[in-house]
Amino acid sequence: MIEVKSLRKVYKLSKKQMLKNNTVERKKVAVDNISFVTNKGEIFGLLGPNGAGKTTTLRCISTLIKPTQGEILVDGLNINKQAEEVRKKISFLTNELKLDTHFTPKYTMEYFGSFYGLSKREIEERTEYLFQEFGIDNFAYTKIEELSTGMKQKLSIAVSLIHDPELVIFDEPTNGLDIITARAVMNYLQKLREQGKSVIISTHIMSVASKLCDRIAILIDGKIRANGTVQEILYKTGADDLEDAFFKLYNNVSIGEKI
Ligand SMILES: Nc1ncnc2c1ncn2[C@@H]1O[C@H](COP(=O)(O)OP(=O)(O)OP(=O)(O)O)[C@@H](O)[C@H]1O
Repeated sequence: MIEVKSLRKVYKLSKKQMLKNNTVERKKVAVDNISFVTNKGEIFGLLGPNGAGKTTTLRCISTLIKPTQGEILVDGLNINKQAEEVRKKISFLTNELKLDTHFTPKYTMEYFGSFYGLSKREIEERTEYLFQEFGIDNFAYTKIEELSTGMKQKLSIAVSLIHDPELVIFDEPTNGLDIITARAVMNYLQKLREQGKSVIISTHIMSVASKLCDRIAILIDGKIRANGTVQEILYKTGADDLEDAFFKLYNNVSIGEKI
């Protein structure tokens, strides 16, 4: 279970960033006082446009960056005070993990497995399971540089899952994936849910959110504008579908209203 309580993240902007963002403000509020809870056995989605604060939220939960304010608990563990223990429970997945292309998939799994303190036998079992799951078994001893892009992406995901984490956090799970790889990844996330794991994803794609997620928080401009099942969000916004709901919320934000 993850509890995010009144999370706020403010970045200090460098002069270069101020120029790039075309602003005279020295600070950027990326996430503004958001709260939500995710449960075991469910896929929770953060849905929002570019710059909404999705990655920042996921990186705070994953202990990669520190919140400016607020509290995050992972199975009751505080991400600031018990970061090491939290890290053992979670995996922050990205299909853009940079792998050493001179190594083979098999060696890469051994390397990362030992990094997590797994025994040889545990590494062997997890590797066999994940390679089968993602169709990597026939390429176990092929140098990574010779693998297709889709295969490399699937290997990145398998590597991130070597320690069988309780909680899987996936930033934009289908980004940059071909349709077959994207389906394999979505199917695997559903399997994790069936195994009772907590899964949090971020996405800007409505169909991914509505097909995959049990509950969704719509994040716009650093704030949660709606939170619930798709049905609950449709009811609350009076929309016909998720895209319609999103634009109603988005337009309300633009004209300074809140639902
Ligand atoms: N390290 C940083 N320094 C300064 N500003 C940042 C930093 N990281 C993100 N931001 C800004 O914070 C806001 C939220 O960014 P974030 O990456 O969390 O959004 P996002 O919803 O994940 O969008 P995207 O899909 O574009 O990554 C954006 O305005 C972004 O420019």
